[in-house]
Amino acid sequence: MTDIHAHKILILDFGSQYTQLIARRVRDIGVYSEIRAFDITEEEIREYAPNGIILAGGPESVTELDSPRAPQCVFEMGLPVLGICYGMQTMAEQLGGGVEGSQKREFGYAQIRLDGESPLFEDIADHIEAESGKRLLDVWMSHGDKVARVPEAFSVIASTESCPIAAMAWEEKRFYGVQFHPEVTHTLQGQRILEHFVLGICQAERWWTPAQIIEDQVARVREQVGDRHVLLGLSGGVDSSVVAALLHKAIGDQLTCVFVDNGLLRKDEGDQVMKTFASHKGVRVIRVDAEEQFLSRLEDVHDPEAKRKIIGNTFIDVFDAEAAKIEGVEFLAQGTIYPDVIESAAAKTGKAHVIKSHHNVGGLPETMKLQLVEPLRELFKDEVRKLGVELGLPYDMVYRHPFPGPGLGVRILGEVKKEYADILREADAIFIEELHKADWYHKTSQAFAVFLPVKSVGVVGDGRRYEWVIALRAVETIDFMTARWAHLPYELLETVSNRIINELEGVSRVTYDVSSKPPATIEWE
Ligand SMILES: Nc1ncnc2c1ncn2[C@@H]1O[C@H](COP(=O)(O)OP(=O)(O)OP(=O)(O)O)[C@@H](O)[C@H]1O
Ligand SMILES: O=c1[nH]c(=O)c2[nH+]cn([C@@H]3O[C@H](COP(=O)(O)O)[C@@H](O)[C@H]3O)c2[nH]1
Ligand SMILES: NC(=O)CC[C@H](N)C(=O)O
Ligand SMILES: [Mg+2]
Repeated sequence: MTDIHAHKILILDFGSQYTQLIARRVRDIGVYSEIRAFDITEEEIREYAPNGIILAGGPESVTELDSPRAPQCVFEMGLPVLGICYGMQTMAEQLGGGVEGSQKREFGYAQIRLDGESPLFEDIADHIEAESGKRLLDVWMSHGDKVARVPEAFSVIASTESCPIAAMAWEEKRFYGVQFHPEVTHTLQGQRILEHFVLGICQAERWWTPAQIIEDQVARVREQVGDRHVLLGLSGGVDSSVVAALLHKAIGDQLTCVFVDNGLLRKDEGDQVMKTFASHKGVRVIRVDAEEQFLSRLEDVHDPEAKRKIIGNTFIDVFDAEAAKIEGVEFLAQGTIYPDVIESAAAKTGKAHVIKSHHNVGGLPETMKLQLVEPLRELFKDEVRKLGVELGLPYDMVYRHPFPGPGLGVRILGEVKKEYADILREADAIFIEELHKADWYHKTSQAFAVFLPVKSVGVVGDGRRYEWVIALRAVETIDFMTARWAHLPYELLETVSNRIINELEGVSRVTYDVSSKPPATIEWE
């Protein structure tokens, strides 16, 4: 019997925005999967040794001359192959079928009728068609081209009125193609279809669970690090916190964390980080109080990008100075996660899609000549969170909203002053507290207060008040690339507004931000 930890699926990327989603779905099934560019070599595939291959979707058209193809060896290795959308189209084309372009795009909901008894659709049905007794599935489509002729030996296993070849199969070879997208939740039975492919057809076994990932990573880190020492910048964010907990489990007190308090953190954040790690987990954390240093360098600086640069550089200076005080450190740990890896690879090869700019603390490894330890490199954010919970980190820490590296520095418009940061911290804490109370915190993806250095008149207790303005921002989003402002209940906004104005002397007015992204960004700066 082969080691089930070797069981994995290879996903070839043709530039679709859903490729990551396929990898996540496969991992949710409990089987490890990786995304590689479509022009991977045969040698690389053999080295990766997958149980099966998924050809993902893509924006291009196989009817065009230079459009991407799967390496022909994919169809000659005896491995099961599932082509999704573009993947199906290129499979059809490469194996001798035909693909047709069309002016009309089919986008959205469709109902496919299943033909025959393919294991891909075993025991799956959303409805039964009255006249024919055939099984129907609700699926989601997004294509212009379609397979017009299946390659010899293939049969059509699903169809719709507008797309007569909605799925095809060559059962003996275990080759499958689906025109719809099983990876999106709008395809109701999508996860089961992927399960049939991964578990049934590829015969991969489930093993990729949080506990297993931790066990494997602990072993890997121990092997890499031996009895040497590791340094970690701990921000209190999800990624570095999970790295801290994982490394602590792996190498105990060979780990030293440095937490930099830059004076731009949320209320009580520093104390919380120290409490969680120092007492609760027994992790060694050095807290550096650098508020003075950060705020003095930010004096008189108004431009958002200039502020970001100063904060980033100051961070590196402080971190560097602290690191120099710790003897015998040979490794620097980082909370790099899989989307960072995919996106920077995509940025390098120029092959794909949306690229999110990264806000990582650059430059540290080079200047300090440390080797990197990156135990989360293969994980998606939702997997990192599950790991955090499994490692015993508090749920509230693991599922909290993201917080930008420059912190309150980009939530105080224009010049940053301690006075402003102190007011903003209190206002933000009130907002977050009320969101929790009203059970709205986890229904929003990110929520925070913004300090507007504008004075406005108000009347409090018969007296005139001429003070600052606080804006509240709450958004719903999946990927933070686009976002919708959260439709918070008026009563909740009212409570928050009343509390902020009554409890904080420096504020005379509260507004709610009703801009979506795009065109507005999530942060105000
Ligand atoms: N205040 C801080 N003190 C110490 N290290 C920090 C601090 N802020 C950031 N870092 C380090 O820099 C890395 C990148 O920070 P950034 O906030 O941009 O990343 P992130 O992906 O949000 O990670 P995290 O969820 O850990 O915050 C963090 O993972 C952490 O190692
Ligand atoms: O670490 C960070 N450093 C930054 O400079 C930065 N700017 C924005 N963000 C976060 O990125 C997401 C998208 O934000 P925007 O719509 O404002 O670009 C949101 O989650 C923002 O909080 C940052 N994170
Ligand atoms: N989503 C896709 O993979 C689309 C494939 C191809 N570009 C089409 O329009 O048909
Ligand atoms: Mg962070």
